[in-house]
Amino acid sequence: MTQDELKLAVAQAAISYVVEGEIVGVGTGSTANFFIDELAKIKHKIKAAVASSEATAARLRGHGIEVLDLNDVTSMPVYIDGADEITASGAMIKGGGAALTREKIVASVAKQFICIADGSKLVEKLGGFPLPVEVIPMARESVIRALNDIAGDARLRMKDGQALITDNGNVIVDVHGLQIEDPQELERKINNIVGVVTVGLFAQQGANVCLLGTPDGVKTLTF
Ligand SMILES: O=C[C@H](O)[C@H](O)[C@H](O)COP(=O)(O)O
Repeated sequence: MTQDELKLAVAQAAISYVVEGEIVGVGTGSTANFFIDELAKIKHKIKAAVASSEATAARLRGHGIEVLDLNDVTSMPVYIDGADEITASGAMIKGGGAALTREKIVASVAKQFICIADGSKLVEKLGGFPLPVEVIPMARESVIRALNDIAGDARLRMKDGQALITDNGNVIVDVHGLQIEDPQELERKINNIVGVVTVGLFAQQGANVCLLGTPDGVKTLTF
């Protein structure tokens, strides 16, 4: 099975977690895109969606799904999104697509985080994937120095020869070469650096369920 087939399989499996007549939180990335396309097939059954990025909002609207401002939402049973890495206890690295801040915000309002990922994302220890950190632009260099002190090898994310700018107008610093022993502790430490908006560690609030795509079928991990 190709990676795309595994992503499609978990996206299809995630549809059973969508609650009829309710609002669904929708993540960002290639796996989330498969989910959006599946959600479109049952769009008459949901009230609306909340998007974790401009790209996701555009894809949802392209399918004729109403996208609500999070400020107008008081209840959201599920948030469904991919991950760059996930552990057997549900801690994740996210933000490979630079959407980590809105993802964490939308996820924090939802009752349940349903992670959809192909089997390659399951790791013993987080950190093989560079850890994204969203940073206020004027604090870029001071945050890079602080991250180098805490963890090491922090690099500004570039796109087309320029610093990548997020949907929130900030930059992303990726911390390379980590082997994260205590994800919750590192999340707290990085959150405490002045100028950091969000760290892409989802450990204090990890996933509740992970639908993992494997050649033997979709495995459901619950945390
Ligand atoms: O910012 C992007 C998100 O955290 C994505 O959910 C994550 O990067 C996984 O993306 P993909 O499904 O494309 O591997």
